Amino acid sequence: MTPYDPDPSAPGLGPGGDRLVTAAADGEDRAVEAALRPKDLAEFIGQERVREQLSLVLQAARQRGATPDHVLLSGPPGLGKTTLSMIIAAEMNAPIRITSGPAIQHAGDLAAILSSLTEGEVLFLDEIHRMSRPAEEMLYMAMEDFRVDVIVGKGPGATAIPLELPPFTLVGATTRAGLLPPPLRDRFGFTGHMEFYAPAELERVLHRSARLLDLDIDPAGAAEIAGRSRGTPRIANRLLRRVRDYAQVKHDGRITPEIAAQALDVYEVDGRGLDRLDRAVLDVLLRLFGGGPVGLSTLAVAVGEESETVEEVAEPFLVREGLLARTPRGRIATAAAWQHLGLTPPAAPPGPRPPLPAQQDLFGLPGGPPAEG
Ligand SMILES: Nc1ncnc2c1ncn2[C@@H]1O[C@H](COP(=O)(O)OP(=O)(O)OP(=O)(O)O)[C@@H](O)[C@H]1O
Repeated sequence: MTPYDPDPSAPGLGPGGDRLVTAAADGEDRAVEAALRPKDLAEFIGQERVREQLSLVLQAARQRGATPDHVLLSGPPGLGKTTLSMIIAAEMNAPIRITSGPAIQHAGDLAAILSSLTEGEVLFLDEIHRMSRPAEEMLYMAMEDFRVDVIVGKGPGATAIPLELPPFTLVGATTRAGLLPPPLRDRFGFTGHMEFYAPAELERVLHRSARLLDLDIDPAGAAEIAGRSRGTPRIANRLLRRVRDYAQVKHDGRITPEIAAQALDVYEVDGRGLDRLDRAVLDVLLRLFGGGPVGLSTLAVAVGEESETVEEVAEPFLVREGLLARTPRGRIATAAAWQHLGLTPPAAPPGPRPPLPAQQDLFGLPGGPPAEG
């Protein structure tokens, strides 16, 4: 048996989407989020720098009676990019159209959206880095000249019919600003980089959400949930809902720090926001491999998961928390990882450190391990 026995029915577990601590939105999130979104910049918590810069951009546009410059919002999921795009529209008293890069596979899809925009409308394009190339090229001209060329017909007989567009504001959101081609990036007049939230900011998010959901929460109860929310309002709001269920079923509904901790222990989200998969990766790395270095695929096999799941789902947060390091020789646990799991690192042997085993020794393959991320 592997030390980590994946059980998809366990609460809070499941590679990727159905984890309680994933920053991606699930169906329940979407249903509740509409009610929890701040409606204007003053209500939007944290992200001081982006808020101040954006406020200037919007205020100046209002004073000029013009449409604001195109805005690019970059940062990890669940930090409030969609919320901010709606706030931009609300602050400009303009309608908003919401779509996403993967939904625009053909230039024609984009032409249809662009040609139906009204003057001043905000077009929110989530995951803009995932748009198809032809659509992206059409967007360049639309952003710069408020014009698109609609191609009619095929082959040598095809003609481009220019179509004037009303001025609009594109708000692009991306988790991977580095993947945007420079010509696209350069066409945004303002780029806001969203950062993870500090615990005190998440506490404010939680108090606000508790008020809107009519929940009774202690300041220390909010602090307990904030500490486990991985710097992400979406996760904070989701954990709040699970703690609410527990407080309601097992107690009188009031959220104290003890009740929050008990509830999140049931859902296997620990004091630092690690869930079962995160802890399994660390546990295997420490107990089985003495803290590493160990190759990604060996680690993944020992955990009983796909390499991609370990690399893309568990590792980013472990690296961010300073619990795991990715090195050319493999994954290494840090001193903080030993401490977090309450384990003692093996004592270093006296004298110079013996050379670490070559990667292929760990795999028994002459070619060595698959490429490390
Ligand atoms: N600054 C904030 N203050 C209060 N609530 C916030 C804030 N930022 C985000 N939230 C809440 O977090 C949830 C997720 O926010 P949002 O959908 O805007 O994130 P996102 O960055 O667009 O995520 P994705 O990239 O997955 O689309 C919403 O319910 C929103 O109300």
